[in-house]
Amino acid sequence: QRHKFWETQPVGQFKDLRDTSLPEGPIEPPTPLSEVKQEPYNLPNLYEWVTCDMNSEETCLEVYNLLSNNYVEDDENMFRFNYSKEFLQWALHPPGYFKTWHIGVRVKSSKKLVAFITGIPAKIRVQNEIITMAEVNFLCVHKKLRSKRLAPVMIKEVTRRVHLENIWQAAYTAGVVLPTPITSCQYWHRSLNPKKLIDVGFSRLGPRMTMSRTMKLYKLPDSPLTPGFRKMELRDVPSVTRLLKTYLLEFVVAPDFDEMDVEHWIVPKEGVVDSFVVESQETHEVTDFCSFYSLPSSILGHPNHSNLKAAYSYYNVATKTPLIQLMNDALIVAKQMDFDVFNALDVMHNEGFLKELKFGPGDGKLHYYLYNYRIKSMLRSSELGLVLL
Ligand SMILES: CCCCCCCCCCCCCC(=O)CSCCNC(=O)CCNC(=O)[C@H](O)C(C)(C)COP(=O)(O)OP(=O)(O)OC[C@H]1O[C@@H](n2cnc3c(N)ncnc32)[C@H](O)[C@@H]1OP(=O)(O)O
Ligand SMILES: CCOC(=O)c1cnc2ccc(OC)cc2c1SCCC#N
Repeated sequence: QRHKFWETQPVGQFKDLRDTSLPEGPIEPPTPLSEVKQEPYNLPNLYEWVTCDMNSEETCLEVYNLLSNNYVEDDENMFRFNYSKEFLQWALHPPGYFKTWHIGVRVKSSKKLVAFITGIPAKIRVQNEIITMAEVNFLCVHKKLRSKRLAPVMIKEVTRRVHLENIWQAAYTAGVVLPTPITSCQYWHRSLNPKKLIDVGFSRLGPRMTMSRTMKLYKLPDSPLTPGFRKMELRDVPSVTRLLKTYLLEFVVAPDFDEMDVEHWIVPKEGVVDSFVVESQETHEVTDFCSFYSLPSSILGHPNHSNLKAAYSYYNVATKTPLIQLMNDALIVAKQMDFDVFNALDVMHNEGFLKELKFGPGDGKLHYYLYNYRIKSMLRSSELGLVLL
């Protein structure tokens, strides 16, 4: 199909897919900073750019409300992501973040926030190259302003502001197919509260299954089974960083985390991200860890359920405990914390536990993209070591 905007961008183009003569790496060279457009792109007359200070309670609430009412819905409009304010502040304030990359659009007259897009800096390794990229996320245009070609302007503006920081690549995901995915991942779901998932219409009773038989099928122990399994603490950052850095080297595309990154992204933050380590009872070394983040969704138009509590598998490294056993303990603590569902993508080594731990495949796909960086051929999802929020 015609991608009038994306055909103008330095991304893998569908027409180039078979052309193996094209070199791997940046598609366009950097522009001299003096030649980067200094002023923001033009918006339609009624609108103005605003930089959103997510540390301002008031602005963070405006962003929360825009996303809560206008962000991503599944194809059947059963759910809409409902990122919390605390989650948004966590997601947008990693080490080295730029306030100017948190971009809003307001109506000049009413000052109403009607669009948003963000970037955060991240060191991403692609094969053997470590590149500082922008991770672009939370692109949202108010439902009333859709199909007016606002998104390309938002994308060009965040690109311009990233260029001003001398960064020339980006990573992003989407549920839609655009030119051109580096890989396409499958969502998998593990019911923790099957009765609620059936009530809302996400799951259905299996053939010859009763509700009580279904609840028994998904029942989990009351507490983790692995000896030495405990919440991660600040003092675990050095050992978890060592485990994670080594593990992520196995993948073709993965973040290059240092201890500051691990402190920000993995140390537990209540209601946002949870992580657990396995500490050997004899040597007291940390041999494994698992983590998941909390991303609730609004349940749309249901008479007696309004909120879905969903946990999303984040980074997990098993060196002594079997990965299946480690992830089963993650399910057990997620159920203890009253999550309704535990979601995971088929990235990294996740395929090794999904079926055995009673995950079911979702019907949505998540496509991963790189901006201004060509890779020879698409990756298998198990070659991907990057989880974007
Ligand atoms: C070096 C640094 C580089 C930094 C930048 C890197 C790139 C970052 C890229 C962004 C990464 C974001 C990642 C992220 O946030 C995670 S994916 C979540 C995106 N957000 C949502 O789905 C929320 C609900 N939907 C909306 O708000 C609107 O539908 C949006 C705003 C999505 C599109 O607004 P609209 O009113 O429905 O549409 P028009 O304005 O008329 O524009 C139509 C054009 O937009 C293209 N489009 C549609 N959805 C897209 C999507 N999800 N990514 C990229 N492009 C998307 C579409 O293909 C078409 O272009 P084409 O004609 O060429 O096909
Ligand atoms: C019960 C299983 O589905 C979800 O958890 C869920 C929740 N909210 C969403 C909001 C928007 C949405 O748009 C694609 C999907 C969901 C999904 S399924 C894909 C995410 C995962 N795993």
